[in-house]
Amino acid sequence: MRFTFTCHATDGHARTGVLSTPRGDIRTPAFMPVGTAATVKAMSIDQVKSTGADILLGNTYHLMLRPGGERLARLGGLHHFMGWDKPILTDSGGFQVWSLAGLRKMTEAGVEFRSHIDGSRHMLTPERSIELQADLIGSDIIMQLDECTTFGSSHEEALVSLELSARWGERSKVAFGGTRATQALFGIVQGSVFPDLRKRSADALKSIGFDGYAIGGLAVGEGHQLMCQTLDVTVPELPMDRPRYLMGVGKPIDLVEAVHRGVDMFDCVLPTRAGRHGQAWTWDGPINIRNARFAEDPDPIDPTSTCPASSRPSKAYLHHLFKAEEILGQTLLSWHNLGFYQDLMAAMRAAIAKGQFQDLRARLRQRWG
Ligand SMILES: CNc1nc2c(CC[C@H]3O[C@@H](OC)[C@H](OC)[C@@H]3O)c3nc(N)[nH]c(=O)c3cc2[nH]1
Repeated sequence: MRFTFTCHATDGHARTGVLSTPRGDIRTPAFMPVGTAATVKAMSIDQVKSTGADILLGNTYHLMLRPGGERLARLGGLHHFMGWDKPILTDSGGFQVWSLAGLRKMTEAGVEFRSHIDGSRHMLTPERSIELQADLIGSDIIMQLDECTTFGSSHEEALVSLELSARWGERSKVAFGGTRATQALFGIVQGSVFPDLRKRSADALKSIGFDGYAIGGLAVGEGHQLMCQTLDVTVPELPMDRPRYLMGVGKPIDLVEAVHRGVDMFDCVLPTRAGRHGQAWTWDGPINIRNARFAEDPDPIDPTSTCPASSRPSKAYLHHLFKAEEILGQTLLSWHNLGFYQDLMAAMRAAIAKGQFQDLRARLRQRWG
């Protein structure tokens, strides 16, 4: 059975539904924990599962360098390797080449770079990225290779960049082989913050035809307002019957505002990265557990939560773990934050289903400011 995306309810532009895949259903709006190098940092796969995540992210750039695509295939692919039997979405690697690799050379063919790990030379083309994701890593949802247009690019630079990504999108689809029974290919819309270029990019990708459409080139320094304004002009250009994935987003308020505008899928390193640094998200906003005011706070972060990391350890204990630089502190706060993000998505799905999303949105905007 192929991928089917079904909307169960809408509330304004917000919608809730299910993306059914051969490896399991993804309830949307969905938050996808980031498992860049075959692990959601500091967490066991059972802890990740316990938060309610339906799908994880992997990253082609990291995995092609270590353990290597061919080695991963010899070991049975990413699902078997990391013990996750639900869906996995992999990013195509272009973004990380620009944010991590050294000595990059960009050509029409693809991007040549040196590994940030050992300086070895690599070439990433649309065709190689598809081979890595679909055949070697074995991911369920595959992203085209694209160029993430840097924020602050001129209109002309953004146009050149989106046209390259569109040509790479065409080549990605050809390499993917049109459509596949058990895997899906998503295109990535660029165009920076220019409404006309966002439409142009969306039109180009729709004419190629993808199983889903990611909105790239955001959460790259443009700020919340400009991200929302860009979503206002981009989401309406995307097909209603296909999932929309906003890459790299975001803070809880970003998720609420993007769901309000019709986005279905999200990924962000924030809940795990901020968790490792002592920041815990709560319904009343973020707290930093290292703050002295928690040194003798006997209460857990959220006694009503189903997540053990939220309902059991006292804030004093978590404070102690961070002060003592104990690894367990990083695990517990990452676990708590992912649980919070999943609870936020579940609350939004339920509110949309009941036609009460605007009430929830108003309450959260008032609390989170
Ligand atoms: C943070 N803001 C942001 N991230 C972004 C990512 C990476 C997300 C990926 O990067 C890794 O985390 C840093 C994760 O890899 C598993 C994630 O999937 C993007 N990826 C592509 N292909 N194209 C984009 O236009 C793009 C834009 C982004 N904006």
